[in-house]
Amino acid sequence: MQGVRYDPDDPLAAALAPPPGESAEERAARVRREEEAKRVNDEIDERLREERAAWKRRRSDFKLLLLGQSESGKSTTLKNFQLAFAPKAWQAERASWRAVIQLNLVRSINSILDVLSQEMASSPSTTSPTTSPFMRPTTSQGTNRFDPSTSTSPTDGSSTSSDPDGLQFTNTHALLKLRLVPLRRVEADLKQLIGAATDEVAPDAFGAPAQAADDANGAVLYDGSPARRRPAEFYVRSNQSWREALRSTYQGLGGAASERAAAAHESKLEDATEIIASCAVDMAALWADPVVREVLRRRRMRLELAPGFFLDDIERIATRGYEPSDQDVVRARLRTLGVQEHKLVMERSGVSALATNDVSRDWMIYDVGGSRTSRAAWFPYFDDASAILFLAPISCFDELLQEDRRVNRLEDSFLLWKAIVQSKLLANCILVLFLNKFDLLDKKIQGGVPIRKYLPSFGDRDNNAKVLAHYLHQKFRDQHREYSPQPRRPFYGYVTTAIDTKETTATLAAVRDGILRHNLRKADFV
Ligand SMILES: Nc1nc2c(ncn2[C@@H]2O[C@H](COP(=O)(O)OP(=O)(O)OP(=O)(O)O)[C@@H](O)[C@H]2O)c(=O)[nH]1
Ligand SMILES: [Mg+2]
Repeated sequence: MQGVRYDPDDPLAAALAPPPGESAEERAARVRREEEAKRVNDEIDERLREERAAWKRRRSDFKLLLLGQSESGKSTTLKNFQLAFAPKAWQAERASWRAVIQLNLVRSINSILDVLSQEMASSPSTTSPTTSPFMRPTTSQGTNRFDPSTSTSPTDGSSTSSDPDGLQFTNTHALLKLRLVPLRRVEADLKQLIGAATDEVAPDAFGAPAQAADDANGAVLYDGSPARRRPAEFYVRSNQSWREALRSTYQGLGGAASERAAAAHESKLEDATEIIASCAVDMAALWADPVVREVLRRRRMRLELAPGFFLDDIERIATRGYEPSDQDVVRARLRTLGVQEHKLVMERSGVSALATNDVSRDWMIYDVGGSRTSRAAWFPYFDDASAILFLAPISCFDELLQEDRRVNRLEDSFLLWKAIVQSKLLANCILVLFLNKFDLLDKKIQGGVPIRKYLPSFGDRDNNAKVLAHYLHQKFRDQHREYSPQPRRPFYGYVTTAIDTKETTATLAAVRDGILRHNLRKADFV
């Protein structure tokens, strides 16, 4: 601003002052940047104002908030709601998940290639021409299946058995790396296609993990050391737009105005599908390769426990005519950013006999981003919520938060739950708790992870997933009893596996009926 005097002793003024000795062009560029930043800011403010106004307008609707830490299964539960109660709408949406599933798969492969390259670069090359048996086309079923019992051995007994510490890379690995290079572009294209209708947000926006820390047993997907840190995830900002964009491409619903854009989209999607299909055999070979498995084991990259894991399904997914199944869609991973509003219009088969009016038939469901930095965005939605479905992933009792490597994930869930049950704003909300990811918990404990080591209060109880689930259920329920401002508030707790759609449908029907029954009782009192 011209004419404004800056007091050099005032630190705020000094921070805001233009850089000394700024040229006319530099000044013009700075002003342009500032104007652009202001425009973006105003847009965000406007969007927040609109979101809040929409929330207020919906005062009379039934509003369900899905809460819980990141990767707890909120979006997966939302998909289950759609699948259970709005199956036609779900069918229409299913195809649009294909690109997300392809992206999940390609990202897993590219992250394997990254670590493979690093290892190969730092290892004295052993270019034995012996080709791996896994280079044969993997057309027969099951050749790329992961058998944990074989993954700990560097090879399947051939060249490296005499050298247990060394990794024997061969021409096969170099060749695989080379042949899979096109997947880099596919990843970029798919990201752009999925993100095209929205904004891609740099992972840094969520704050890099604060400190390296060791999870002690490697049960965490990747440990905390910078070299092994989990690759950044792909985020798209909010709402349906990406799905709408992809769906109209798949279904040719682009309309005249966007026909050309839709055609360009379609051809990019087809290119991506084509390249993925042509890389199927090499992807399967990479995933089945014993040396690669050993690299992953040493780096504690347990991809099979990570969200969006499709490496065991390459044969089925990496094809030209691939269409996602319901299972695929609930297993797909796309991180939520901000608060997403979904109107669930229960279709005939999904309507409960207890639903007496439109309000009980149409639910507004709010799916939120669960990472720590996203949580401030939850609060404006609290004052008018009808019910909260809180997800606590119990399989992560031995893991650390991605966004703060000093905090145990189960402890984070406990603290979050406590804050929610204590909240006066939520005193009249029905609380539903899902102790989720039971399947992963069972797998982990069967693999020998000692519960007591991470949860000393578990004591001498059996090292068993069911016992732990029961124990945690009691702990969460006790917190509700102890801290709830409304002692008689209903509380429903379930142990769930949200990727098991059949079981989850039954649970959600019970949840819905419990909520409706409670609402009917409340109406009787009035
Ligand atoms: N094995 C297993 N995977 C699950 C379960 N529930 C969810 N997942 C997977 O875990 C991943 C994360 O689930 P999301 O529903 O995206 O998690 P979220 O709570 O929405 O996470 P944010 O959007 O980051 O807040 C997805 O790939 C799901 O398929 C479960 O019970 N078992
Ligand atoms: Mg989500």
